[in-house]
Amino acid sequence: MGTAPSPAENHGYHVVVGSGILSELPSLVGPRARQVAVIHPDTLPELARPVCHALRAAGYVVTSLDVPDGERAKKISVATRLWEQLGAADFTRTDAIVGVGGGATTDLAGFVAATWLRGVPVVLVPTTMLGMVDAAVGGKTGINTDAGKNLVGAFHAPSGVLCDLATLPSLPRAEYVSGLAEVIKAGFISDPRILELVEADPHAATTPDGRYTRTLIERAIAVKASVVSTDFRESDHREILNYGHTLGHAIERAEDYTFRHGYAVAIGMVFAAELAQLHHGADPALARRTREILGGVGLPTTYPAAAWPELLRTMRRDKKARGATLRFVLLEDLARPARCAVPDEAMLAAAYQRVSG
Ligand SMILES: NC(=O)c1ccc[n+]([C@@H]2O[C@H](COP(=O)([O-])OP(=O)(O)OC[C@H]3O[C@@H](n4cnc5c(N)ncnc54)[C@H](O)[C@@H]3O)[C@@H](O)[C@H]2O)c1
Ligand SMILES: O=C(O)C(=O)C[C@@H](O)[C@H](O)[C@H](O)COP(=O)(O)O
Ligand SMILES: [Zn+2]
Repeated sequence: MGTAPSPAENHGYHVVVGSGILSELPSLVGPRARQVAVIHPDTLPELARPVCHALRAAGYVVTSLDVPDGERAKKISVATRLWEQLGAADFTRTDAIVGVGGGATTDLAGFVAATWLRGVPVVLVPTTMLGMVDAAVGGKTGINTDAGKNLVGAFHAPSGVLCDLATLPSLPRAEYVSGLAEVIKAGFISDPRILELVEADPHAATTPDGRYTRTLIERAIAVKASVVSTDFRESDHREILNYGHTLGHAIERAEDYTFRHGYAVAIGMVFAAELAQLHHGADPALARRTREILGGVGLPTTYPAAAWPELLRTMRRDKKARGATLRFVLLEDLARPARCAVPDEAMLAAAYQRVSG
């Protein structure tokens, strides 16, 4: 793995990828800020400390704000507490938030940045595979509600994203693999070379010191950046990034947000591949390849049959639904995503049967 940072333009901000690159952080925060609030999970002080140190050394007044780990942070009660802390610190529009952690933490930090004073700058420092390749890039921020995943949020682009690959070795393997689901998603919707690199050595793909780790991360970021730069607010084309998420989010809600996002998206991609066959006769090889590549890196591909009625009810609140009609991202072929209305409940149930079977 190389050590030099490689900046890539994305919607007017830099996404810097490299190893041991924390010294780049102050330049992403910029000279306007006097105060910086570093939002991080209470379980990861060893990742937050060097971030705070680098910012203090650059002259910022730093407040370290810890939040519950993972998905438990994506709650209105946590956002409320952070708003109170920013108020107590007289945090102004020129001050900046830095979010350090996985996608759950960066989604929350981004949401608080989007809403405090109607928007303050935010720089994201993702420390999971999933955060680097997806969550920290693109400006979708949000929290969960009892009704569903990410149902409250805002579009708010970060001022910069710093992906320090040196943070990845401490990530538990299951979390690393969860991030691979979004990498593989990018492969199916846009960049089949990603699929070939994973298939070339599935085991190597599951470790941060794998031969193609950096390439996979950079290619997945490139897919995301390219889509987001044409449709930041998800008016149309951006929906393709939701491949596998319609069922995936419903599974996360059914599991009370204790099921890894990437695992749920993996099952959702199998469902989408089966639905594509039933809906417009997509090649069955697509579903086969989906199961094989996901299974090959250790991602789940099935979910219990009994869950269907509740999953269907939850999917009706998906952001892509329009009135009573569910809409899905389905592949016409590899790297040819289409956005499809599927009003036929029997077809949806038949596709799910193949997932639960
Ligand atoms: N905004 C977006 O565009 C977008 C895109 C994809 C996913 N997401 C969201 O991202 C979230 C999932 O993100 P995630 O998979 O990163 O999960 P996560 O944030 O819950 O992190 C997973 C676990 O890894 C731990 N962790 C993080 N970095 C670590 C490190 N370097 N070493 C050891 N442990 C570490 C965390 O503390 C946590 O326990 C979901 O809420 C999902 O909805 C958002
Ligand atoms: O950036 C996007 O757009 C995505 O859909 C990326 C997804 O991987 C991500 O999980 C996102 O948070 C889902 O957004 P939502 O709008 O369906 O809540
Ligand atoms: Zn996702």
